Amino acid sequence: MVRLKAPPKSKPFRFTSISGRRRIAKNIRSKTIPRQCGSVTFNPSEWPTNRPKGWNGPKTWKPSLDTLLTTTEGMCLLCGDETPKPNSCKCSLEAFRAKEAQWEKLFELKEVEGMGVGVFAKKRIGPRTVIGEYTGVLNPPGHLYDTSEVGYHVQVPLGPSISSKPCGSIDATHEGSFARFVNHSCNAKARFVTGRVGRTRVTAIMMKGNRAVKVGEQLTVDYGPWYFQGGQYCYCGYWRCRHLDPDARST
Ligand SMILES: C[S@@+](CC[C@H](N)C(=O)[O-])C[C@H]1O[C@@H](n2cnc3c(N)ncnc32)[C@H](O)[C@@H]1O
Repeated sequence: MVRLKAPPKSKPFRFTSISGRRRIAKNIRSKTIPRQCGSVTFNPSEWPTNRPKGWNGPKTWKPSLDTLLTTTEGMCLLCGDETPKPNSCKCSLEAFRAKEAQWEKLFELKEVEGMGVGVFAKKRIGPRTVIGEYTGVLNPPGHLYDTSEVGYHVQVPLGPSISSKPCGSIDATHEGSFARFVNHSCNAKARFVTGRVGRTRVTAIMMKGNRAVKVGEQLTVDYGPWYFQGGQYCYCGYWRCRHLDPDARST
């Protein structure tokens, strides 16, 4: 018979305190202190001088957040507009981000045994709720990440088409929003989405259509099949966990 360890325990965590920041540094093992950032940032000097293969944006290649992330495709994460040519959607990114800046009304950060810091609901979060934008530094296609660091990067399509190659990646290792603390579960209730707000592409975490998170419950996403391939194990506690630590079960 297979018996699983008790699900990980959690204790309150204060994001803003100095000691809390030290604890984050310890948890992510990269010895860096993540900075809170409310938008995607960008260092043009890190980008290739030639257009990336498959680029479908402006002919004159001059990387800027505007040319890389302008799109009219996908669902608006503020008003829910999903029409293919959403000329009518006038939603503003500033309004979306101002709403998000209030995240602490709905969520809190707590330490979870074996996972570092996690995001917990203070109020019930219903199906299809947009949890928060995934922010950090936008890196070019093919950017090599240090595999000894914990993975905080999420792929994002570049150019006007949402299904286009190439993809860049948003890296939240050193700076990011609270969404960077959302842990993985093999039975996650939320997922990563690529949408837009007005005409700007936004990568975010959103509740799945039929699932809700109860007060006090941890919010999780599925990191995908490859995340735990590098020798890390998953401590989500789900009975059908796909990346179980062999030591976490006894016979
Ligand atoms: C995007 S970060 C999530 C926030 C992280 N817990 C922290 O404290 O900064 C991903 C890292 O969190 C930890 N993690 C997330 N989900 C986990 C899980 N189900 N089991 C074990 N570790 C997990 C791993 O160290 C992973 O590399």
